Amino acid sequence: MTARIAFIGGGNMASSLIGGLLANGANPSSITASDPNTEQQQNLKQQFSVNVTGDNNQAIAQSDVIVLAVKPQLMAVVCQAIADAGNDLSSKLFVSIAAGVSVKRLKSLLGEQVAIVRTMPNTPALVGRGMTGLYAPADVSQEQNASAEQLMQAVGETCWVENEDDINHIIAAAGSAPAYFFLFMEAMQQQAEQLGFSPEQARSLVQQSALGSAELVAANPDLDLATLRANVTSKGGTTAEAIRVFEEQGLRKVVANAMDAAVERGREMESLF
Ligand SMILES: NC(=O)C1=CN([C@@H]2O[C@H](COP(=O)(O)OP(=O)(O)OC[C@H]3O[C@@H](n4cnc5c(N)ncnc54)[C@H](OP(=O)(O)O)[C@@H]3O)[C@@H](O)[C@H]2O)C=CC1
Ligand SMILES: O=C(O)[C@@H]1CCC=N1
Repeated sequence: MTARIAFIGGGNMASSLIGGLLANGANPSSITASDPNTEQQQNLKQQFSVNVTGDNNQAIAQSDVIVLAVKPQLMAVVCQAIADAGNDLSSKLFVSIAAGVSVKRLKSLLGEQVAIVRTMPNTPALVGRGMTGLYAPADVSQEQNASAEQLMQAVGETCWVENEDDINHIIAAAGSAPAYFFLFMEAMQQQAEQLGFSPEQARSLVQQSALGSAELVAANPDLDLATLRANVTSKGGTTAEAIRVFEEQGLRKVVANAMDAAVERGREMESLF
């Protein structure tokens, strides 16, 4: 039997996962999204034809796998209300996608016996190109681990980590990463417009270059990234000049500092939420 999945919180990341699951052949009737915002419920219903509700406990009662997809700062109040409802959670698998909320914290809210896999997906899940890190404490069964992995593999690739703190490293390298690429593309689009292209032309130039580059990387697993870069960089040519500016102005250090800041914020959130 296919698992029935509830999303507690139907925002950006839940929508990306739902869209990816449906594109991968999931039946919309097996998915319930719970969100207090009726407009958001209507959007989800219209876009995906999944079941929608504003009642988290109803969504949980009719599902086997519960994806906790609210903002980290709301997780405590949402989980406490789930626990207080007194429903039997022993047969459910909880999959948290929240940054900055530890398994220990979730168990203290939901109950020590509740099975929880902590994950960190990213929004390209919507187009089946997600990257998800997963961490499971020792009390989660192999079967439950496999269910969580199957859920995330339906929308992209997965990477298990053995230590929970490594989820913060996954955030830096994958969960937050789409935003880094979008920022870089945004900056390129802006400059392409300065060079005289229309916004549409500028977007198309940048978009196709990014897409083509990512596909080249994926198609050449044996070539390291430095070699792919060298293949573009003719000696004494234009790329060499652009790369010189990136290197001289400290791009690598900026990237390292930004990723470290994401890790630190993930850890800090764990002490706050
Ligand atoms: N966005 C991303 O790229 C990623 C996000 N995540 C994690 O996913 C989680 C959600 O993030 P994101 O989707 O961006 O956030 P969103 O704000 O887009 O989604 C959260 C949704 O939860 C709804 N909500 C608020 N209160 C409740 C409640 N009591 N019960 C059920 N739903 C509620 C919100 O409604 P309303 O807006 O009306 O408050 C909103 O629609 C976070 O924990 C984040 O760390 C993980 C990986 C990547
Ligand atoms: O910005 C955040 O906190 C979440 C987690 C990773 C991506 N978005």
